[in-house]
Amino acid sequence: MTPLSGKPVVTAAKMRAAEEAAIADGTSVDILMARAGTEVAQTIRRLASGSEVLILCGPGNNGGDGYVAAAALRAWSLPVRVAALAPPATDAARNACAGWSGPVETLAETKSAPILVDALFGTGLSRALDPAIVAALRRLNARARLSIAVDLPSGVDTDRGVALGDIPAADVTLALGAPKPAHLLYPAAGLCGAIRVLDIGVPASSDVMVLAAPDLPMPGPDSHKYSRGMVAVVGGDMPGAAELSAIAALRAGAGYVLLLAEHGALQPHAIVRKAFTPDALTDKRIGALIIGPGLGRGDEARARLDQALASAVPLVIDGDALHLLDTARLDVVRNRAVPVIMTPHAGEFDALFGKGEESKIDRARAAALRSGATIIFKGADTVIASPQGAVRVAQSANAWLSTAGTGDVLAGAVGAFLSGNANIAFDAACAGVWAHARAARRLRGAFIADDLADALTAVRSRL
Ligand SMILES: NC(=O)C1=CN([C@@H]2O[C@H](COP(=O)(O)OP(=O)(O)OC[C@H]3O[C@@H](n4cnc5c(N)ncnc54)[C@H](OP(=O)(O)O)[C@@H]3O)[C@@H](O)[C@H]2O)[C@@H](O)CC1
Ligand SMILES: [K+]
Repeated sequence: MTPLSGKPVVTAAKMRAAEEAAIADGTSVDILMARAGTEVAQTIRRLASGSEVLILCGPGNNGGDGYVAAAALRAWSLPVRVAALAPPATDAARNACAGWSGPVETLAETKSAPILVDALFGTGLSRALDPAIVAALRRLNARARLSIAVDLPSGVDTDRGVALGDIPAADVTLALGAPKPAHLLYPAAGLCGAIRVLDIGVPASSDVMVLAAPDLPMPGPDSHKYSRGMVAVVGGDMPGAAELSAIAALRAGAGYVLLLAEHGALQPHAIVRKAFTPDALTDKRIGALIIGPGLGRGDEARARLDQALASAVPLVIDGDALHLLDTARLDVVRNRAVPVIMTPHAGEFDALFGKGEESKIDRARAAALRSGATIIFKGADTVIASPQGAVRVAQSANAWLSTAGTGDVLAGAVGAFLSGNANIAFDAACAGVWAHARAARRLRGAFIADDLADALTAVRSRL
């Protein structure tokens, strides 16, 4: 039972393919189900501490896992009951059901228990749940002290991360073999509770992974301010936002931060301030240019964006600059010789790339391909996609991040990592998102964006 960080994120089809490969290698589906059900039972045993367990079994192999777990708990002399929605419909589930020697109640009539285990549907869910099933789940879930979902809470769409029905949230979800998109993408992720991955001996791989701690070089005795990375931030109508990015870039480890703005505060003194001129962008020492936070959306802002796009500097495009990116400018982004990282939230993403029914992972990947830029599609489930098809999904960090200025801080952190090594824009984007989330986790209560920027210093020391 392991946490998600660094794990491959596997779609239903990929998981099925991995299962089939394991079967082709000689491990039968019954053996896989025996492993999955036994792992599930061991976890239930730990969590239930002797309380009565009710396992709800569906017709497919998710239900099969439920029967195996029930038989194991019974063999350990623990109190367990089984209620089924329908008879098992696969050979493996039938065999598993045959291994359960107790009575099988009906879902509609079963009584609640302190520990509820949902093994109704997993990756095979193909349509919305019947309202009667939802009602039964809600009734039993409300009366349970702890509800545990096997693989996925029944009713969530594995790949898109949406709920097909008004299903209740689990307290714990035991992801079998690998996390699936629904374990990370909202709203489904919000219905999973705490997620643990159970190893069932089915190796799964994917170019989509859960974001893990980055491995970044620390400054050494021969480091100097430019070797650590020089970040320039283009200011505009709202000086505070660009300042936040500049402070965040410094605190994330940039050696030199230049704020190209006409107005603003005098603190901190570590930020070098100059008025914006197109010439300033020709400084070859600049490793990353951040444009967008507080830029404004008028003619001057548009001109600054065009100058930034025309420059030879790696770019982080955020906030207002994303609003100014029309189709022609997106083409300029795609044709740039040096990298671009874009940081849209959902509204900015829809405006730039259009709305879509596909998963956030697929949409981010398509946007990266379209723009040739690394895309940081922000949210509680931030998705980072490279134009080459690599994707990382960040786990939700802290709901208090939903406050003004936290996006400016992210842009600053990403800029700092990009300035250190622009050859690896995707890694810089991942490092920035990771550090930003880590800083947010360190903070308590209604923190403000300034606190978040300051917290990056401590995060950086531990990278
Ligand atoms: N991957 C691995 O290595 C391993 C995976 N394992 C486990 O297998 C699980 C996947 O099993 P699975 O493919 O049998 O699908 P599952 O989720 O049980 O449901 C399919 C059944 O539900 C039905 N059905 C669907 N939607 C419905 C609805 N809304 N309302 C009503 N019915 C609905 C559907 O019927 P149909 O759509 O054909 O009408 C079919 O009968 C996976 O999550 C994991 O737990 C382990 O056992 C072993 C190793
Ligand atoms: K389930």
